[in-house]
Amino acid sequence: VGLETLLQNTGPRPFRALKVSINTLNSAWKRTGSQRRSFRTSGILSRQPLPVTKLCFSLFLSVEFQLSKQYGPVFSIQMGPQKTVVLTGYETVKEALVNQADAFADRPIIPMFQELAQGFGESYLCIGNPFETTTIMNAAVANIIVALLLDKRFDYEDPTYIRLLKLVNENIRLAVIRYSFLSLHMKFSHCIRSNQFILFATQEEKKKKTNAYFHNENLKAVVANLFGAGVETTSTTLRWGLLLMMKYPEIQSELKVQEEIAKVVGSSQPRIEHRTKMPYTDAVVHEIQRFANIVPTNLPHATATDVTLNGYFIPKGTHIIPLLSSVLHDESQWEKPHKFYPEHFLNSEGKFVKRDAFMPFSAGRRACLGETLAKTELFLFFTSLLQGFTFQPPPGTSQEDLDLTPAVGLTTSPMPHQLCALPRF
Ligand code: HEM
Repeated sequence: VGLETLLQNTGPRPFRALKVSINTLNSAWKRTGSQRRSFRTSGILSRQPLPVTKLCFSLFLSVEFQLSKQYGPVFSIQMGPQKTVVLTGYETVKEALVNQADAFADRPIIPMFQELAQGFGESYLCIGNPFETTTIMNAAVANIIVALLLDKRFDYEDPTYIRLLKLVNENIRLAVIRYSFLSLHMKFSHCIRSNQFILFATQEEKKKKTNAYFHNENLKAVVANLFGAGVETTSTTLRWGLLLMMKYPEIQSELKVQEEIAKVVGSSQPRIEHRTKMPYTDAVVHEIQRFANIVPTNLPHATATDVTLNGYFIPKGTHIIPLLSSVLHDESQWEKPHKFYPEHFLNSEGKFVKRDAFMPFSAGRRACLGETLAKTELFLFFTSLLQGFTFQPPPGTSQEDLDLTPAVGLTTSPMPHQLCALPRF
């Protein structure tokens, strides 16, 4: 069975793969009894660490609130042999990432992430139905990174480009399902031409400076990181946006987002300066990010020093998961945490309001490097798309049929779906 089939299938397959991972991890859990005991009795955290089965379900099937209700906002878990501390809720995550930013700023060494940063996995190439948005959205968003790095754009039909995009997308989705599928075949080098940054880096490489920052290995890692971090995240958010507009046509409609676009932008090209004059659209884009919650577990952190959080002593080097889903759906922060409700970001006069618990990019020293770029892209793409088209479910599918359950992965994308784009003019 191709990986494509595995990933595109909306049925129980991802869960079967997850179960395999859980079984593997549970075996590791059983094997590490001695370490578990030492962690439990070390007095680091008074609560008993949860076994890995609960971890998988709590992290990926969003029941972490139940765990935090039972164990409090700071609890420890065993990830195979690794002891890990999970932080939940806006107050606790802010206390760690913002108020004690330096102490929680390290990244743990995780072999999977190290390998992912070095190259891309093999995959199957197949261009899907034109109404399935993954490929086209990835192509559009990735061209922004391509323009930044290479000072050029790829044609959407270019086979090299399509292959690169599929590999980036697939690797991210596979990361938590089954790492062992991955192998390192694809190298960036052959599609890199030159621009200032790459030219400078390659010149430095030629000088063979010892301890130089700009050398080929680092260059490849930077390029890989920008693609890995900057494409799938933004395009998945946009795909959620179009799905939500189909689900809630009254929000998309000519009385709401499209009306504001018509009023402020008209038929001209949307620009970022329009955003401050478009509070409703701005609120909708923010709410799409909050609701879509696309990096629910955040990236892993590690403590850079010994630190005390909420009265718990956490030693240097402990793996930390500051759970973003628990912040974006924190019941003490949001009026309707589990509903799509753009009014979260509007005051009674219809003006846009920032919300402290809006943390899709995380916070503190390790917060997303691409936040400003991503926000700009999201606004411009979303506005341009709704300016030109109205999005509707395919004939035979009703609004009620549209499934907002997220698919399993390191980032939470919508379940595969199709859409109709009706030109507005
Ligand atoms: C909707 C779009 C995006 C979302 C939701 C998002 C979210 C995140 C999150 C949650 C993290 C982890 C922060 C932490 O560990 O505390 C992160 C890290 C990162 N993001 Fe983004 N991101 C997005 C787009 C981008 C873009 C467009 C780029 C670059 C072009 C980018 C580059 C990075 C990099 C390089 C890191 C690692 C930062 C570090 O380790 O210090 N991201 N992002």
